[in-house]
Amino acid sequence: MLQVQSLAEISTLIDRLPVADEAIRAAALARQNSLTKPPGSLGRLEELALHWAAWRGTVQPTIKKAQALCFAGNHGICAQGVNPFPQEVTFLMVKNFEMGGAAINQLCRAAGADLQVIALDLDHPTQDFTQGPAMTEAETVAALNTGAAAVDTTADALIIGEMGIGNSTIAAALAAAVYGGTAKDYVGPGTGSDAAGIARKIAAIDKGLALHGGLGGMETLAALGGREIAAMCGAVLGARAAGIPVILDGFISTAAVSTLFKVDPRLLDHCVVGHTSAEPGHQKVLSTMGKRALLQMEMRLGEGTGAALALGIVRAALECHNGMVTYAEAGITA
Ligand SMILES: O=C(O)c1ccc[n+]([C@@H]2O[C@H](COP(=O)([O-])O)[C@@H](O)[C@H]2O)c1
Ligand SMILES: Cc1cc2nc[nH]c2cc1C
Repeated sequence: MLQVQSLAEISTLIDRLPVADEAIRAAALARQNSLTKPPGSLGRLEELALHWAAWRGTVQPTIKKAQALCFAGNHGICAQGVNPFPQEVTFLMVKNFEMGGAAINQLCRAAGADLQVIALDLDHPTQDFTQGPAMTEAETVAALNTGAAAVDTTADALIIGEMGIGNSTIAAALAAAVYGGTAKDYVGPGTGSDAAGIARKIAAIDKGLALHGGLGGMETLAALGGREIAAMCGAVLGARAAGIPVILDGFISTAAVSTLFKVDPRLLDHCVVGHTSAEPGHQKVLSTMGKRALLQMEMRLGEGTGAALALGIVRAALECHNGMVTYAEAGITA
């Protein structure tokens, strides 16, 4: 199980983590090209089959077990009036997840994923990043390790998502800090902020960037925060250590792992993006990262919902990859 002692250690991880098996990818491509279809005609389904093959280290991978992790955290930045819903909603939604009543519960059942919900110290929100760093290094490392430890190393796919009132402000701040630009480039309505709310978000983010600009990826993560944000980074690293491909969800999860991208873009090579969120900053972040989401369903919920929906596409890709017959088997001369 991957665990780290310090934030500095993250920048040395890339040399110790597994990489995709390119020989297996080539063999999986050869299989795709032998199946009863014009080569390439299954488009991105073929790409997905190759991605799972290369990361699972087997030419014909299957998803026997898919894990979904939904991390929850509370944020000091809510003191700046950036959130239309009150912070207790984070706690109440965690109870809802546990009772099976939320969207993510239904979408995980539909997609065949086992959901675990991990609440991180909800009674102690992080510090308001306009006043100082959101988290200490020790708090950040603890949240990263909680995320990494939550990964089921026997799973064949991992979905990550989150719940945290106020975290659309955190995500926009992280995106601006990592990719450059101003708050306006990444801010959006989140759960439904009106124009005045969005103006408060922009003011808070600009203040945070002035206070915590120019930091490395992991220092940015600590300064702008979010325990659930750090836990998602830890889960992505934990999955990588176990050779498990990850499906990221929407704006919040992509912005979270952008701090890893800043440390080294290769840390996200095993990740695909489930959907493009309706939150406007998401497309901008994805273009900058050079990643293209699988779905565009105008969703902006979080929780892992877009990733759970995309798991169905990955399963479909592997059904074709494994279940189709070859030209030779069908007696067709191409
Ligand atoms: O991930 C997304 O694409 C996304 C876009 C908008 C909102 N959310 C969710 O909404 C919450 C944050 O919104 P807010 O307005 O409280 O900052 C948090 O619980 C997220 O899961 C998530
Ligand atoms: C009800 C509700 C559900 C959510 N799920 C993820 N973020 C959310 C925010 C709210 C407000």
